Amino acid sequence: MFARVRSTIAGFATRGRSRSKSPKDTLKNPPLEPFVMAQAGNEARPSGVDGGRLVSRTREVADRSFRAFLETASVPRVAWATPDGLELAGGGAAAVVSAEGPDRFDSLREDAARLFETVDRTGPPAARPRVVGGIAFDADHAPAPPWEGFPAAEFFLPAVQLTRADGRTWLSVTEYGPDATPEAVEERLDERAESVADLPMMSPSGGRPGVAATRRTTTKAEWTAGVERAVERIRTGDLRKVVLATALAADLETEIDLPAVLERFRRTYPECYRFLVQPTADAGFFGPPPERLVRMTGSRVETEALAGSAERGDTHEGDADLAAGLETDAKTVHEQALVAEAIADRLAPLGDVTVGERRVAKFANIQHLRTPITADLREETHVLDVVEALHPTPAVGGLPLERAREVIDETETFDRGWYAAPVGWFDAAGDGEFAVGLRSAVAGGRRATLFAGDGIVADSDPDAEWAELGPKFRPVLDELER
Ligand SMILES: C=C(O[C@@H]1C=C(C(=O)O)C=C[C@H]1O)C(=O)O
Repeated sequence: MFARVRSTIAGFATRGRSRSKSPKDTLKNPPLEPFVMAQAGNEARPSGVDGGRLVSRTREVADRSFRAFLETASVPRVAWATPDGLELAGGGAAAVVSAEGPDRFDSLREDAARLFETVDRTGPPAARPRVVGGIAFDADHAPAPPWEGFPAAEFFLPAVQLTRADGRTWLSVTEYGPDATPEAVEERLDERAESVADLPMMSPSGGRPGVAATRRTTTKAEWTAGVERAVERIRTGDLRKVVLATALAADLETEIDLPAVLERFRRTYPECYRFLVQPTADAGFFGPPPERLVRMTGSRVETEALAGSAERGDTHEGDADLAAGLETDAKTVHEQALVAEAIADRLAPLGDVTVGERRVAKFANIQHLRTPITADLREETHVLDVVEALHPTPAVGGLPLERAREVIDETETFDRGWYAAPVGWFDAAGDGEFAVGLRSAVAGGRRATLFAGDGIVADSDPDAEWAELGPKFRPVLDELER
């Protein structure tokens, strides 16, 4: 069990280290220059919370380009945007909460409780302190290429953050530690406000890096064999559904500019989440996923069963035909119903569940079947409890979960890392919102690895399922290709 080791967020008071080299000094005035390699990795950021005060100061500012802000922010960098208009961009870390192993959720909750024990803040609820990050698909995930720098779970409390909501923009500066004082944080906020005022209001979204070469990690023959084996298992009875995924490695012609990619997603996928989690200068995980895992506000949980895919039509009629096909295709309806049922079952122990009406949800290049599901929780619950109960839903794992995991492990030829896993934020109240990390990639420098998967049920056809992967790579691939 590794959870304890990495998850004890030891705050800034790094015992046994000389003051001048402590992370606090490095972070006291995080530079607003483009991030530099020396800022990357654990050296330049606090690695724990073991007591201290969280002090956060916020002021309203004139709106600024989030791309420009992110370009100048130091790593770790995070960005989070929702279809209903909340946008966050953060640079540097006032604190890092991370965990590994089977107890990673317990460990995160304990550290979160410590981190948020004493909060001294100003500003509107939209700009309240939140930690932003994600969790790997598997609890035993260990960082290896292309996932260097991504532990099994990691969340950052941004040192400097821009928040946009309801047509207003706020700048926040946050410190965590035994020595954090309102005066020092105010002072830093003054400095930051000046640098942010110098940023442009809009910045052109920049060029795409260009793709020199791509490689599928799974050949068509391997895919076909994998799907056939899964279908066989489903027909012989110990498995009902499994989601099999593939990865696409791309060599880029020039270095990828992650803030520019996010800025373009803002225009191309406004109806999706848009996120970036970039622990180090080397690589970031990002994408515009359509799927909500959970939104929790007080005792209310909102989630959804999203599954079954069709492309968008070129004409209104063609599009409607494709949607009608989704709604009447027995295989797709069954596949999506399994997801809705399992989500409702997993929420039932936590509260009173309401399953809404199934509809077709349309996104820029794809449509899915979606059933909204809500729950009113009976007891005080942290959003991480709900994440733990739901992840992985059968939209990205399978049913029964343990069988599906075995099949995924036996079949997939790449490391899912943070793909298809929870990505989002939580706050001092235990509220939060998480998307499922789909339509996503991990990328840095001239390398990108994209991910896409499909739900396999008894009558799945390997060729049709292979074809369904294409549109799921598109959102990111379109931002890489010139
Ligand atoms: C697994 C992915 O998507 C999931 C699988 C779907 C399907 O099987 O049709 C549809 C939506 C998502 O729940 C992905 O985008 O990689």
